[in-house]
Amino acid sequence: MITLKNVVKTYNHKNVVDGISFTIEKGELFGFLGPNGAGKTTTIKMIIGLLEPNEGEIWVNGIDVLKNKKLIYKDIGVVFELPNLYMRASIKNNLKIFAELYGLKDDRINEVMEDLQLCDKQDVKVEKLSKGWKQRVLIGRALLHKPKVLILDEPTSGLDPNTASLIHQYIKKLNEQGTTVVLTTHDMHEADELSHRVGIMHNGKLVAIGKPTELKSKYLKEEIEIKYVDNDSVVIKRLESRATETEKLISQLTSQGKLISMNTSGNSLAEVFAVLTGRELS
Ligand SMILES: Nc1ncnc2c1ncn2[C@@H]1O[C@H](COP(=O)(O)OP(=O)(O)OP(=O)(O)O)[C@@H](O)[C@H]1O
Repeated sequence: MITLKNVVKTYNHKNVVDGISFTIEKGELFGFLGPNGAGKTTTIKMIIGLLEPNEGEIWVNGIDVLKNKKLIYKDIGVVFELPNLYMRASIKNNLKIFAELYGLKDDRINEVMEDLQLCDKQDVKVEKLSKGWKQRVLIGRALLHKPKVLILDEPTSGLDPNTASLIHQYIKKLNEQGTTVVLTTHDMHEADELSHRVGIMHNGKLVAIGKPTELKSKYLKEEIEIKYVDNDSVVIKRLESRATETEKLISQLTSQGKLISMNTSGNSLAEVFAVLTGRELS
């Protein structure tokens, strides 16, 4: 559905996207994970033809984006982080302006407003809405023409947990109904929870790509941190989870009443990122 081959984007002699190649399959929910400045937004902008790469090829739905960017717009819906809505117009009118561009009827506007729970405030001016409501209007607008691919740049950044969860559920539902979804995020929980596969970006490079579970089992050793009392002092040890020695020690400490706590690690994408780059994902 989307293929990048050796794509490079250079700003001020620096490759901010540095020769990345990958394919996103039809029907996938793909998460682009990486810290600020990793190159995620630049990559997305090249996929939708907003920026031209210095090198490489990009194909969307069999179309060469560099040669035919206009042809891809009917297939793609995009939601960027910065809201570019008509602030003085109502929710409904914002959707109407776009619906008219695509030659769509009011029925479709109502359908989208219902799906995204926007009906209650449909006549309220966008400038009066919270960030979460604005984000839902943006998603609704991107979906009016029923695109085959929905691309979202940091869809829940800065939103409260309830709105973030509503948007997550909606993204999942949409994907289950057949829409290919690509999202960028620096939130590893979001990437882990939503994505079938993730691509991890760091300094313009794609440092890993795969299913979250595959990446965790490839790069992480499951460890357990135990805290226990030994000769009146507290000891903290990190041990390999499934090792026989570890199990023996835990059962010994438990029977002696010395074990204070146990915490497993080795199961988050943030740890995969740290192993791959030697940095925290912040
Ligand atoms: N127009 C531009 N001119 C110069 N440098 C740019 C430009 N746009 C982006 N960059 C640089 O390219 C790098 C990648 O930026 P990009 O926005 O793609 O990162 P990102 O992973 O999406 O991070 P964020 O979540 O902060 O947007 C950054 O170092 C950024 O400063």
